[in-house]
Amino acid sequence: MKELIDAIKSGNTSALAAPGVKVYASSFTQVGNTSLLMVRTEAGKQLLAVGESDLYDQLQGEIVDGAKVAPLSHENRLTLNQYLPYTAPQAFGTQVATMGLGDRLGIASPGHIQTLRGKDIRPVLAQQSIRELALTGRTYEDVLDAAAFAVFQEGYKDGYGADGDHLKKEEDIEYALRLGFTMLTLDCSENIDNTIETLSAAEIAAKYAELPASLREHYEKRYLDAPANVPGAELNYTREALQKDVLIYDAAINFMEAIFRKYIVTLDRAVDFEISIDETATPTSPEAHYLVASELRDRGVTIFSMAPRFCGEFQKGIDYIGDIAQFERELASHAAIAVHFEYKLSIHSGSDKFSVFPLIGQYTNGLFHIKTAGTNWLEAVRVVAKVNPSLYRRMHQFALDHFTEATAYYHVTTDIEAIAPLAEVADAQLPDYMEENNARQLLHITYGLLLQAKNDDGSKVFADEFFQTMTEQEDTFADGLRHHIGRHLELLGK
Ligand SMILES: O=C(O)[C@@H](O)[C@H](O)[C@H](O)C(=O)CO
Repeated sequence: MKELIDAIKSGNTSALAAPGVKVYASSFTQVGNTSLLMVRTEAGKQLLAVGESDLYDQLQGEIVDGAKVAPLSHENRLTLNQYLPYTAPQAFGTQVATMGLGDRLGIASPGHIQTLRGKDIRPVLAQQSIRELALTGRTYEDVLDAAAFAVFQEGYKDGYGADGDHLKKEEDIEYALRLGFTMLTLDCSENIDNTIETLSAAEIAAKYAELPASLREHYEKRYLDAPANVPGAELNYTREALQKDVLIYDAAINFMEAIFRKYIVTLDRAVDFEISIDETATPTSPEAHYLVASELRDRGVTIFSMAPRFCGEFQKGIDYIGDIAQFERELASHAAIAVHFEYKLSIHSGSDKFSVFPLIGQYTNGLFHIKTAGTNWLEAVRVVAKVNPSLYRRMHQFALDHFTEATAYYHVTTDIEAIAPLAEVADAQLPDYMEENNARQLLHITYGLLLQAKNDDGSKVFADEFFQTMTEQEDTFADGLRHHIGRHLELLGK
């Protein structure tokens, strides 16, 4: 490290290097009298601070050869945020395309930044759902720390977001907002009454008739007496369809308004408020989307984005499943409704929906929010399959043994029997599993079980070897993300 420190002290910072030290040159910055740099030694990634200042004094670390070497700790991340504002998350609003890049491992953001840098889209790097935190054993502090240090490492100054994703409970909303998350994805799936879809028209009419007359009159006046007029959207409400949608969505709309009034309006900072009605059994018709959007506007609720449950299947980690012609017809209306009510359409799960990305880019005019997460985990699994076949085989077999348990968390239609038996696949062909939908979903939804698996003595079955492999293959992983997420962006027209 001494060579590095001496070079910085002498101002010779054009080619910073030192034996046994990986230097992240893009991180180099000056804060007053202090030069700051991210390096990696055998002890892992660290901040190197040279030259005394308030920042230097505030960083927690040890003095080495007259400089300070500081770990990537939560406290040191907060110090970076204080002195380097670009390392803190921001809200983006509705006038720029954004991409959720969920990183369940805390190591994917550098590759994401390298992929998006310079493009007409901004990254929401710190995006995790409570479900993902529970399955990985991480906290929102961990998620934000990892994203902020990645931004510092890459010297990325165009801004990034932090999304408390698929939040259903007020305590989780308070948790994310308290930490400074700049996007809130409100998951309304538990307030949507899917049972209505199972009722007959007569049962729906009878249930609807039990609603307060004032409520029925409100909806009938707004959606039957005054047909919707949204340029570009095909909207035709029948009495029966309206009755069904009121029964399905009325409670969810009240929930959206309540959370907006209690948590968003009261904030002294901008937060991108996303409404998620995608993780539900009921596909969101354009008419239902319009009803929810119109009610929100009528109640003064302003949103950043809306995630409808599109027709067909947007399953995790694989391409779109369904009638693309119908998807296009409805997408045109969904996109027109979003434009009409001045928010962005949000695409969940946006991972790997290659066959419909061009349509999404076209109908949203390139102004969308697309949310990915599992596909980034699968790119790490692909790296393991390439460089550590033994580890991959053990992970794959463990996933097969625990697949049923994982289906409690994610809706997939995986055909396990269609997956090529491990014994019949040579090491060199193991990465091909990441090209096959059933294997992709097998590894996708078992991520938590794999990362948290413990031996009888409490040691991790896979995690330590997995993260050591990923550390050694840091550049390979970033290359894989640039290729795979780059393909997403290219097809989206970015
Ligand atoms: O796995 C999760 O809980 C999230 O990544 C969720 O799937 C996310 O909202 C998404 O749709 C990413 O594609």
